[in-house]
Amino acid sequence: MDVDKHENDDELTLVLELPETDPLFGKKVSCTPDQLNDFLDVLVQRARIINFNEVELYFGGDIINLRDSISPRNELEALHSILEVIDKSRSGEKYTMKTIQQKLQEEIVDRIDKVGMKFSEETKIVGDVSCDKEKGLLDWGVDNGVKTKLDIAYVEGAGRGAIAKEDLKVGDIALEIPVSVIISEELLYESDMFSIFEKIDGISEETMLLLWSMKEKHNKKSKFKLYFDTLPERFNTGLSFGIDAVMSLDGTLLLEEVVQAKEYDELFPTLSDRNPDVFPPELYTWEQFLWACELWYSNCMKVIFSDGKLRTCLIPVAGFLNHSICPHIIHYGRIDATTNSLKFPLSRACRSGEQCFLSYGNFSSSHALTFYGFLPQGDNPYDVIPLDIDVAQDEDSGNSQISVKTQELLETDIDVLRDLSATFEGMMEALGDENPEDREKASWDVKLAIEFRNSQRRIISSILTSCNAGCELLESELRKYTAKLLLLIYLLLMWNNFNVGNKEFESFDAGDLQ
Ligand SMILES: C[S@@+](CC[C@H](N)C(=O)[O-])C[C@H]1O[C@@H](n2cnc3c(N)ncnc32)[C@H](O)[C@@H]1O
Repeated sequence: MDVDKHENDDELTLVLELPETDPLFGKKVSCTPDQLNDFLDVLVQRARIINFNEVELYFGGDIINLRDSISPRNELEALHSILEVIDKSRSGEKYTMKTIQQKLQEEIVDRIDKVGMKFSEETKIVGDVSCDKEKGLLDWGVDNGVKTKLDIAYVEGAGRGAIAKEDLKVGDIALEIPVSVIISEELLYESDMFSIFEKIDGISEETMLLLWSMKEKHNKKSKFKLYFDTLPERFNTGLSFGIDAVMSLDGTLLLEEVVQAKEYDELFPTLSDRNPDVFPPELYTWEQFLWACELWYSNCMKVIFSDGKLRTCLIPVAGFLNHSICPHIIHYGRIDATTNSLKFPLSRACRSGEQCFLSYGNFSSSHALTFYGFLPQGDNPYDVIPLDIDVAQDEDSGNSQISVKTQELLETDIDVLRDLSATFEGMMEALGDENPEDREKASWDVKLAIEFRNSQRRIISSILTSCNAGCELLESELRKYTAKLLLLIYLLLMWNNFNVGNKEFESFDAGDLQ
């Protein structure tokens, strides 16, 4: 697509690249700045749909006439996909299009900024905690080829975070990590464990890396010593929830997720028993195994390498980036073959001193709590409450559905909403009431569990409000419909009486009225 601006007027020209066979081939389509904005609105509408993920597609409602953004991630992705097309589009010599192309780009960047302003999270930097180890790692990284526009600081409620050292704009590379400092399966081949792993049937790359990291953490000569030194002693994810916290989850669906994730592998004690030199029993304890599980769950990133293989990695320095539902960095999962490095480009601007957030993925709050140990701030668009609904099969389904009457449809919808209400009321009851005193005295894990229960209460209460509003709406429709029907019956009776005089009224089927 090329864009052209006419001299001395406000008219813009969009030049679409068409096949020669197209009837519009070679013709120009003109529009004013307002029209260009409207055109952009239409593009964004379409781009939102293209960038839907499964959950958004499922719950997106009337996607064809989607007027508003459905989630910050989707909106950012939509705007970026258009920006990418404009950036890639041919800068025609034939048309003086640069200004207009620039106008479009500016408008999109402006819209991206607005998404950021609407959803961004405020970060409070905790000034009195030393970041010496983290700075040491950063210096080590820079010595080994890391390029960073981010600093590390402690931030309120999230441990360490990455802070922009300067104003960063869309497209800037906030961080670049050479492959040589990425922890991935390559390291396994150099390790004395590999010959043992090779003999284990079906052992996954992730399990090998997990077992490797349990020992490497204590290796004083490790190339990654500074990295391991910056890792927390405890990760505090749902996997290390104590019994009280697990009990506090009773009545939530998270309970199942945590309990399932706690069913650990039985592999490492056997390995230690058989090869104590390679897997020293004092390092291969349940506690250390849990630590390594939490490390990999909460810090790993999936990266596509230049050979096309997707590998699970730990990435020093990048591991300080926290998650947000309105992230600055969305696309970072592929090694740039020309530089042999992993780049973290900005999808939205980040001002100097602001925390730079990453997207870990489109997780529900229960997933974030179980595997990362935190609840995303704000309304999480990926919170899904799965329901098992037994749908009674209509024996007479098929053709008869076509003749289902409006009244019956309304009644069925009301029944469905009432059933849903009853299900969610049951869930609400199971969650019980919050006791603020419990929260004050609680340990970190019980506090998180209470916070999760509260978030579930908020979601379920909003669903119940919607169900009730829907029921009221349908009931009012039903009343209106019944009233209309009665009026029609009355008019027909009158009409019949009028026509047949004193002759008795012959019964008629009210269904004929539909
Ligand atoms: C990859 S690390 C990020 C760096 C981490 N803050 C640290 O100090 O090591 C992932 C962990 O950071 C924390 N985290 C990430 N995003 C967060 C957020 N939005 N709110 C609170 N904690 C967050 C969680 O503890 C999560 O397990």
